[in-house]
Amino acid sequence: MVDKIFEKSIKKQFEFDEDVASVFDDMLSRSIPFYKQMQELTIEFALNYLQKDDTVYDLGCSTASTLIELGKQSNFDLNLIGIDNSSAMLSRASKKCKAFGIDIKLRNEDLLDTSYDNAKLVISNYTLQFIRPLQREKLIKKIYDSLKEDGIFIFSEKVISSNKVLNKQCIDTYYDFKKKQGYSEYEIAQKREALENVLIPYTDDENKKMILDAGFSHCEVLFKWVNFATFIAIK
Ligand SMILES: Nc1ncnc2c1ncn2[C@@H]1O[C@H](C[S@+](CC[C@H]([NH3+])C(=O)[O-])CC(=O)[O-])[C@@H](O)[C@H]1O
Ligand SMILES: O=C(O)C(=O)Cc1ccccc1
Repeated sequence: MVDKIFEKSIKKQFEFDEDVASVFDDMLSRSIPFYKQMQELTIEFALNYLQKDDTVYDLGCSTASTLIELGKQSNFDLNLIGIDNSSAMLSRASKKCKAFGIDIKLRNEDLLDTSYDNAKLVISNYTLQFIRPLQREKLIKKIYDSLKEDGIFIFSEKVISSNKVLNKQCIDTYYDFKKKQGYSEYEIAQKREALENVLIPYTDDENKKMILDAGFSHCEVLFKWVNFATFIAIK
C-alpha cells in the first residue's frame, strides 16, 4: 500500500500504529535513501561473521524484512530473533515470515526491558534514533554486554552535522530526495512536525563515541548518504 499518511492534517506525534504499519514498507523505501542497498550491505557484512546456529537479533525489526532476507541468503541455519514493541508491525512481520517460509522468533517487547542472550550479531537499523538519549546509552551498554566475545553490532541512523550550514544543506538535499519520491511539500512538513522530539539524531562522532564508551573496540561507517548512515561495531 502507498504511504499517504501525511497527506491529511495530523495532530499527533509520529507513532508506529496500525496506519503506519499498513504502509510501512512503502514508507521506508521512499523515505530512507538507498534503503535496499543498506539492507543488502547489512546482510553481506552479517554473513562475513556468522556461522551455523549463531543467534542474531534485529532490534526494531518492524515487518522483519531484514531478517527474512538474511534467512533467505544464508545457506546454514541461524537462530533469528526480531524484537519490536508495535503489535501492528509484528502482525505483518509474522504473515511475511510464514509467506516466505523463514523461521523467525518475533518478540513483542520494549528494547529497553528485554535481554539479548548469546548474541553473535545484533542489527538495529533506524531504531536507536527513536530511543531517548540517556536510555540509548544504556541500551548500547546492554547490547555490548550481551554480545559474545567476537560479536558484531550493525546499526543505521539518521544523522546530523555539527556544522550548521552543512546540516541545513543536508536537510534540503534530503527533502529534495523525498519530493523526487513523490511526497508533497505538505506531507514532508507534516511528517517533520510529527517527528519533532520523537526522532532524535546524533552526529557520526556522537554515535561512534557512544559505541566506544560502551566498550566496543572498533566502530566505523560502512555506508553513508548525506544524513543517513550505517555503522559497524566490533566487540
Ligand atoms: N522502545 C522500543 N522497543 C521496541 N521497538 C521499538 C522501540 N522504539 C521503536 N521501536 C520500533 O522500531 C522500529 C523503527 S523502524 C525500523 C526499520 C527496520 N529496522 C527495517 O530496517 O526495516 C525505522 C523507522 O521507521 O524509521 C518500529 O517498528 C518501532 O515500532
Ligand atoms: O526524517 C524523516 O523525515 C523521515 O521520513 C525518516 C523516517 C523514515 C521512516 C520512518 C520514520 C522516519
